Amino acid sequence: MEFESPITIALAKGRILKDTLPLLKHAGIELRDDPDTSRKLILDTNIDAVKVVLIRATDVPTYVQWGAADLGVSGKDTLIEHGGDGLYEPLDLQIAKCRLMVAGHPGARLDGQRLRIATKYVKAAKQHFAAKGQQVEIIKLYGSMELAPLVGLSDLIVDLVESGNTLKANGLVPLEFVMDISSRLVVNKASWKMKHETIIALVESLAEVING
Ligand SMILES: Nc1ncnc2c1ncn2[C@@H]1O[C@H](COP(=O)(O)OP(=O)(O)OP(=O)(O)O)[C@@H](O)[C@H]1O
Ligand SMILES: O=P(O)(O)OC[C@H]1O[C@H](OP(=O)(O)OP(=O)(O)O)[C@H](O)[C@@H]1O
Repeated sequence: MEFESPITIALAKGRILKDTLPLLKHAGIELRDDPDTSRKLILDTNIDAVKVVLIRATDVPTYVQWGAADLGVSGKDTLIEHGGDGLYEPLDLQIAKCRLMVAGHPGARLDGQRLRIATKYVKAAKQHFAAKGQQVEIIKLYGSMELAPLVGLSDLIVDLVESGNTLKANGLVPLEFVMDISSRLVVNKASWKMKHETIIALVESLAEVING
């Protein structure tokens, strides 16, 4: 495909980068640097007009919102917490799939008074319990949520579950489904207008590989 406008794509190291690279390859974009060995944060690709910036997963919507990157790939969980201001979300890339779940000790109560929930996903957790009419106290954490019920910090957690191995290793179980999660292509609203041809061509090419 032709790249009429220069574009910057924001990706997070780890599963998003690993799962996004084959999709970009289909669109004719390949990294020149090896992200596993390079310490560079701005990576060149085989197309001079296309750069990739490597940032924390939770920072991807912020870079794209402010136009520091034209587009990016972000988990739906992260997008909900960010709020989605200044972003379009044109494509479900169907990668990094998992579920947001309420989890805790086997048989833990899911209702009643003074229910304490530890989570990194404050907005999603609030929405979930509000929809059930359940009052909760949310404790914001930035990782290792599984520890919270083990040390009495919370009754329950709201966390991502894929294989269930992390919960199991800590004697916890999934108790209630919150939502399915996958990663989305996000596009800066101004870039969407200013670089429309290039971005639409990229979206179409990615949609082609996802839909087979
Ligand atoms: N076990 C998992 N299986 C599948 N997808 C997952 C899993 N854990 C997280 N994800 C998805 O992948 C995205 C990126 O996860 P990653 O672990 O790279 O970053 P993070 O630790 O959530 O964010 P940050 O590093 O910014 O705190 C998440 O936002 C989520 O959508
Ligand atoms: O059900 P499982 O297959 O065990 O996956 C779930 C785990 O994966 C994620 O953590 P991750 O491995 O990304 O670690 P991090 O978020 O702390 O980087 C998530 O926060 C869970 O802890």
